[in-house]
Amino acid sequence: MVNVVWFKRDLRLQDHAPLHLALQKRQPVLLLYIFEPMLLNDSHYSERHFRFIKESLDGLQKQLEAYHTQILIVEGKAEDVFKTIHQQLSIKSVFSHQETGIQITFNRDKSLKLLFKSLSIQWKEFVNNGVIRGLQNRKTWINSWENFMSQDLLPFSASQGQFVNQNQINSLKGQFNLVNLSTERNLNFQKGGRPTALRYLRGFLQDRYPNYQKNISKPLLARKSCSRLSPYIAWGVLSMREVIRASIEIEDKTNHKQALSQFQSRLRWQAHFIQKFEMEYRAEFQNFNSAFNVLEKPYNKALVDAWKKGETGFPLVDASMRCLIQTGYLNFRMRALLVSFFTHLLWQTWQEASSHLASLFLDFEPGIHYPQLQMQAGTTGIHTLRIYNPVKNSYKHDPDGEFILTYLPSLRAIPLEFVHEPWRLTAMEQSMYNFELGKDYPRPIIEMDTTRQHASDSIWKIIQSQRSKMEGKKILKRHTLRGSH
Ligand SMILES: Cc1cc2nc3c(=O)[nH]c(=O)nc-3n(C[C@H](O)[C@H](O)[C@H](O)COP(=O)(O)OP(=O)(O)OC[C@H]3O[C@@H](n4cnc5c(N)ncnc54)[C@H](O)[C@@H]3O)c2cc1C
Repeated sequence: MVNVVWFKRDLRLQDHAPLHLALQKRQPVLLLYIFEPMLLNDSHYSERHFRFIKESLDGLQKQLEAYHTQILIVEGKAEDVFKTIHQQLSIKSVFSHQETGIQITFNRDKSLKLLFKSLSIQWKEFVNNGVIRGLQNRKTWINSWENFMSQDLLPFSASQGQFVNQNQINSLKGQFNLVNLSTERNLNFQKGGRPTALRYLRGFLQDRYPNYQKNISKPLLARKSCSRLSPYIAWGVLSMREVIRASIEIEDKTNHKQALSQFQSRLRWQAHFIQKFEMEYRAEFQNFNSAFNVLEKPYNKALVDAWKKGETGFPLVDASMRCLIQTGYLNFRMRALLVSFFTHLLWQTWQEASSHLASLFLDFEPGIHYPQLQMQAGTTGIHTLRIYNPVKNSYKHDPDGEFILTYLPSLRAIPLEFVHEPWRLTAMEQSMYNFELGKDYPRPIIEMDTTRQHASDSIWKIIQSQRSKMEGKKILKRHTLRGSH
């Protein structure tokens, strides 16, 4: 009989409760990762995610060489994979982290639960980054989160004999579609794997964090001044506890307390948002606040396509989208701007934006993505409504146009004074700069002032409605933390 440790969004050996506990049992341990076709083909995911996962798994395989074992990495439906392993080796228990995922992973977990029950396999699921399953409200949540984060990191220590032996792994391999981990390195994207994750963590806490707060909203400078830890946290290459611990270690020595404390508050937001989604998983499809269901937003393919390609005619919006397409990363403010532009100024639904953005964010984390998407779209009814002005944000956060010109090189032909609003160029100026609006760069696809006013009027009407207030109260009751309101 064997125990299986099933890796999902927890691609590390250190501070890994399922692995740590499995190694304390008598049964040999089989390490498993499954590339599930339902996720390979899901619109939230794209090649960039699978490349990152493969890079991370490849690093784990190298770490495991010293223990003469390896992770069995297969492609297949999870139920079929477990059935086959059970037939071959007889599984006693499966150890894994709880997953706050999308509907299809939730459904997969329900089917697996039934399967494991029918095969008398125990499924031991562990709390992931302090997110608690089955909570009805958040009154005691912050205490449990703090308690979880203050516990010691779980070391990885094993001996060769604790793992299923290589012959058994080899014979299992014959039963599956194996996955080749070789990938073509794309230097535009952050690389998966523990050594790179630790480099980002050390680099941030040794050099980069002092300008965190100052540059967090600036699209170009944030790329250096923010931690850039998000993909490593989202895919579990680092545990949140490790990151928090590392940040606490420099608290006494730092001369930049404010910047460090701002960063630490973002670390707390991670589980805060995921917990919200864990309790409201319907938020993948439905408005948090049902009062907003009456909003009518007719689908407009031309507008949606222009936004997806970064061809709206608003330079900061287009540069943000193209940057995301090219690099998989965007700072918080520009993510919020993209969503606000789409849902308010283009007057399209957040549902229409969700999987496009998810497939582009290398750090896609359903539990942050959906609550943030809805917060920026204004469909929670409990947060301040922010309809970002793409032009004002452009002057404020990219005054020298460096970010815009990096991702929209065609605008390099015109003087800086027009880069934020190229539609202000007269026909004569266009010909003087050998630049044609509509050909070298799109004309604005909407009239901003009109659509802004329309969005603001329509949303405020709902915010002030009795139904929105009642729904808002219910949401607050379930999600307000002790000590906040
Ligand atoms: C529409 C939208 C979608 C988003 N989708 C994701 C997503 O899928 N995955 C994701 O990790 N972040 C998401 N964010 C939050 C945020 O933009 C990113 O976490 C951040 O920009 C990542 O960069 P960083 O690692 O340098 O962050 P830092 O500012 O250095 O923060 C460190 C860590 O704290 C957490 N964090 C930071 N900001 C937030 C936040 N606002 N909410 C929750 N946790 C936060 C992340 O784990 C991040 O890695 C989204 C924001 C918006 C507006």
